Amino acid sequence: MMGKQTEGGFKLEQRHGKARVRVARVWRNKPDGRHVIVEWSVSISLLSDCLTAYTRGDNSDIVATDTMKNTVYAKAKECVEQVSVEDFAVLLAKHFTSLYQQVTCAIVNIVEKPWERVSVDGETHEHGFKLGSERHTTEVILEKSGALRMTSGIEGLAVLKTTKSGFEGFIRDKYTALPDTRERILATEITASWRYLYESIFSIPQKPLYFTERYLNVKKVLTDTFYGPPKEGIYSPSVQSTLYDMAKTVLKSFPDIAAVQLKMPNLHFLPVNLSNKDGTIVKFEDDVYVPTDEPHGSIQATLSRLWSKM
Ligand SMILES: O=c1[nH]c(=O)c2[nH]c(=O)[nH]c2[nH]1
Repeated sequence: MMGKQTEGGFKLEQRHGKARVRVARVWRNKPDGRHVIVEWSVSISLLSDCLTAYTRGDNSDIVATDTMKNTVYAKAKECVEQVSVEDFAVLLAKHFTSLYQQVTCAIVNIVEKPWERVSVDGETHEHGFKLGSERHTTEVILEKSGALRMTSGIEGLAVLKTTKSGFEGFIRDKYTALPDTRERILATEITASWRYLYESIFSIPQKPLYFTERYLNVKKVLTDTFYGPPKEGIYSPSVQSTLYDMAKTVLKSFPDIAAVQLKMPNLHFLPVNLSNKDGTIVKFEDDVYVPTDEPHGSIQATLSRLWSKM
């Protein structure tokens, strides 16, 4: 998305902003004495009427990217109560689109670092945290009119199952070497993003931490569907089929999600078979694998409700 302006027979598309502003916010005001910390990497892009900055070196319509950075810290300070990463992105976008006459649209992307509360001897710690793995992301695009596009997501969610996965019946030609199988390891690193139905700043749920809870629930639906029930699991005939089940379950479970995109690289675990001229050294019996991440299958799809646009 770019701001468009024309001059002298040319069309200029431009945006400017500050990328990767890192900020951490601690809340120490919880009644149970427990501290909360979030660590965010915030990227801001503004679409604004500042054509003369490009054409004449006149910066009088420019919001300095340094000011954008400072605004992140100032707004974090103003959040006296804990906020979700989505609410923080909305609050920043609102600030930029309402304060500056020149700014027509704000795009805010945030990645949250997964600091997780630790447990010591089975008891959750009041102020001790360790770094987890998958990251919560959000993108908020807010126009001056209040028109909104809000997306949340997960990055780096690595999952694996040791059985109940196969791949067979695919096209065979003279270059095909892969045998059909009903027994393999299925491993992937999920990148997910889902777009919320809220299309105006005025229709966002006001319940505190609503989007944090949604994030946790979507993550649970994705992983539960990938694994299947704890004892019997669920058979996966392909990454494509499992991806579709995961996306469909998200849309069926959460009415305020309009569309979901999943990227699921197929991180192959290759059977080990070794032999020399005297015979077999290692014969694969669903036990020893070479884990790989290059090359990997690359499978992605977006599933939307029919009446939605993503
Ligand atoms: O689940 C899979 N989908 C594919 O499209 C594919 N292609 C392949 O070689 N192995 C697999 N596995």
